Amino acid sequence: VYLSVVWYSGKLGAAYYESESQIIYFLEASVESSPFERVERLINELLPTTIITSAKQDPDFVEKLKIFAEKETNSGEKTLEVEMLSSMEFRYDNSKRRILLVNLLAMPDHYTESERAVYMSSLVQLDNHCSVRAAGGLLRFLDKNRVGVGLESSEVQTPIATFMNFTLKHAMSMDTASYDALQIFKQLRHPSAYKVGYKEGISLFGILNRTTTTVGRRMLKSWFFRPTTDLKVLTERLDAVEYLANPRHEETLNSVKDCLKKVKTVSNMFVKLRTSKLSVSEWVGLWETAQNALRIADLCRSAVLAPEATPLIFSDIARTFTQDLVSVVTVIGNIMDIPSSKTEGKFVVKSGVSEMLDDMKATYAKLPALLGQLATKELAKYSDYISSCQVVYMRLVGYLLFITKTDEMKSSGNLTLPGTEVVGDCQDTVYYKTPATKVLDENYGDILEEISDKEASIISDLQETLTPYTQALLDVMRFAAKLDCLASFASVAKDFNYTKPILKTDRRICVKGSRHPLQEHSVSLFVPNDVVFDHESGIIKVLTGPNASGKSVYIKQIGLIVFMAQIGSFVPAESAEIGLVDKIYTRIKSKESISCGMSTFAKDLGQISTAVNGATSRSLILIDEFGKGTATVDGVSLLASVLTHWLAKGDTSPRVICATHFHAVARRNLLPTSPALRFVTMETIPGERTERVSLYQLKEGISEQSYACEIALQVRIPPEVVSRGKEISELIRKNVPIRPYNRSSSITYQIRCRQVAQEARQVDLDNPAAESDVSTSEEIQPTVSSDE
Ligand SMILES: Nc1ncnc2c1ncn2[C@@H]1O[C@H](COP(=O)(O)OP(=O)(O)OP(=O)(O)O)[C@@H](O)[C@H]1O
Repeated sequence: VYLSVVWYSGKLGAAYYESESQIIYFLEASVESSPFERVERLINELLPTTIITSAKQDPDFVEKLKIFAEKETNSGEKTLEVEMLSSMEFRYDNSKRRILLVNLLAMPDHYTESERAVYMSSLVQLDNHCSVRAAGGLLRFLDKNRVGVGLESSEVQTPIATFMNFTLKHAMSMDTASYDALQIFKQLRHPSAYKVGYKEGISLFGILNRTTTTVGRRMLKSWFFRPTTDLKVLTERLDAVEYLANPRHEETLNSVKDCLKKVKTVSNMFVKLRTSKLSVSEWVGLWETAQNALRIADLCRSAVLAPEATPLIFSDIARTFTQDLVSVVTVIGNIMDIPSSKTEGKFVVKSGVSEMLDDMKATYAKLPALLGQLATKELAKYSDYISSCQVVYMRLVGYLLFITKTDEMKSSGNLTLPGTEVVGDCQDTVYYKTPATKVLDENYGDILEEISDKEASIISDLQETLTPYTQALLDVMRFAAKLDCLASFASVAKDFNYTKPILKTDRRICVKGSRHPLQEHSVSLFVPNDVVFDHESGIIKVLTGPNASGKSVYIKQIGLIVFMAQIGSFVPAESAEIGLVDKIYTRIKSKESISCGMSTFAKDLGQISTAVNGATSRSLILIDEFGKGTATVDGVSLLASVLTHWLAKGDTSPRVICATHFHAVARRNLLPTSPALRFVTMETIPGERTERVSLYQLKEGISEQSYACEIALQVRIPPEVVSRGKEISELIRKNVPIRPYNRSSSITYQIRCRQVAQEARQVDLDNPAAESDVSTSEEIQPTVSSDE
């Protein structure tokens, strides 16, 4: 993605080029007193590799862009560059002219200048001055750098499929750290030594991605990068998923998936159609894509005819996949012999397409026999000089008599045959032009060359015939990608028993029986929990609970469910009502970056600061453990004051859930009493053998203990260390002075205790005679078991 941004007279203009789809997107111009937040959103959302701007921009603006470019991703890389172009390139007149001169792949070739202008103005709002200027600079950059152009001639321009408008209005924003914390994506280096690149690890994308086409996968990724608050878009997606996931439509879903498997990415072929030849696999791919698109269209049409309501995409496909695709299938199918092309690995023209070509091919087919007969005659003619020969055909040279040198020829060096001409002498072999081969040259000429010339001209005509169908095929790509994503969501929803969320514009979130979409696959029995944010159940929640009781999992599952709903997927729950969220902020521990030069605590604070400054009444804030990286009192105080800040907002406070081990926040009345504030905890019960059992069940209340000592024992911290910890903890709670620990006497005492225990265990009470043996035992086992 190449993003061009300009800021003139308080208006931000932006345009970006996506090299995969080859589309230039225009941002709706917006009045921005300070454009930085919006530019940051653009960068977060589009993840551009390059930002292009004018060299004469406001120095503050340029400075800010450079700061953004300096930011590292979580993996510690800098992936963004800032490119400055002369301000001339961003002048409105120049930019407009440049836009009007673009050769769009979908635009018919024969258009006159005025027709082009009309066509272009239907795609681009030319009065959107700022974005037109941004696009002008972008086009200059693309052409200068020949983005997306291979080794073709220097006149080939950057391929541009079309122009489209783009808006950030409905975008739900979430920063990279939150994507990371919620495990939306997880790129792992490919485990196979023979494969380069990355594969998706355990992540939400990994779970929800069942797409079968490359375009589908790309679109799904873009949905993941651009969760939305647009109810219309989401309802359309959810309705389609509901339809496809319905067991009654299983056959439709399976047929759609089967057809999609044969849909190839044909958008890259459009440039080739104009400039060079397609490979056989590309031809076959094009034909199969059009054919399967037609099958999908048939499926959609029959579904639309049924009395039941069908998803919008079905009627869109039924309307868009028209006669043009039939023409593509017929035109290719009439000319290309697809089965032979597949087996021969080259474009084979069907017989009957050109009489001349068929004749040439028939002649060529007869040639081996003819050459054999001629060789016999030539051998008879030159039998005094040679003992064997062949007549061969060489491209560009023609027909030749080919012999292996006789011993005499080798010793004398005389290669002459009467009436012939030596055209090649190569170690043991000699090639001659004889009168008979000359006759062959005249009669049959360079037949193979002629055949391939004729085929090339047929293929080139075919390519030209197909060019007008570019738009139809681009539409296939767009709708197939969307259908693929929806079918993918439907399959996952069916398999994992997801439910359709009801989306609303108020602040209420009420999810019954919610589950964590990733964690539920890694435990044998996942305990579902409700998530409720409303006036009765509270808008700001403080979650306490022992260690490992499921707090982090619960917090993340809230974020994930909202995220899933806002990309149009079903959610793992019994029922879900979700008031749309404009931003998700998280303060959940994620990957540390050593190169960022900030302390962990400063980073924690940074995340909280973004939430405090940016959250609106429609935002969702997920905090897991804030303030642990500093002195407890300061941590508790900061946490309490941040929560109080949001509580003070009343009806405009964001929805917040905060897990903490600072029980003091709850117990010491550090927070104001408010109906919006609720304390929740994870239920644990005392177990029979171990000291407690986590039920992972959310309930109202405050946790009394952290059970840190039990976990310490489970992870094999020596029992004496843990028991001393317990002792100090108790003394601090009771505000009693702590006595120093007499280490040496304590250790001697413990060794003695162990010795006694050991001896006692060996006493055989049924056999008093053995008693004396025990007392002589010198060996003392140093291990300690819990029942000691
Ligand atoms: N709802 C659940 N059902 C079943 N198992 C769960 C559930 N929630 C959590 N678990 C299990 O408990 C483990 C610990 O959960 P989690 O990390 O959320 O605890 P925590 O309370 O945040 O702990 P800590 O306070 O130490 O960070 C998980 O890895 C998972 O195996």
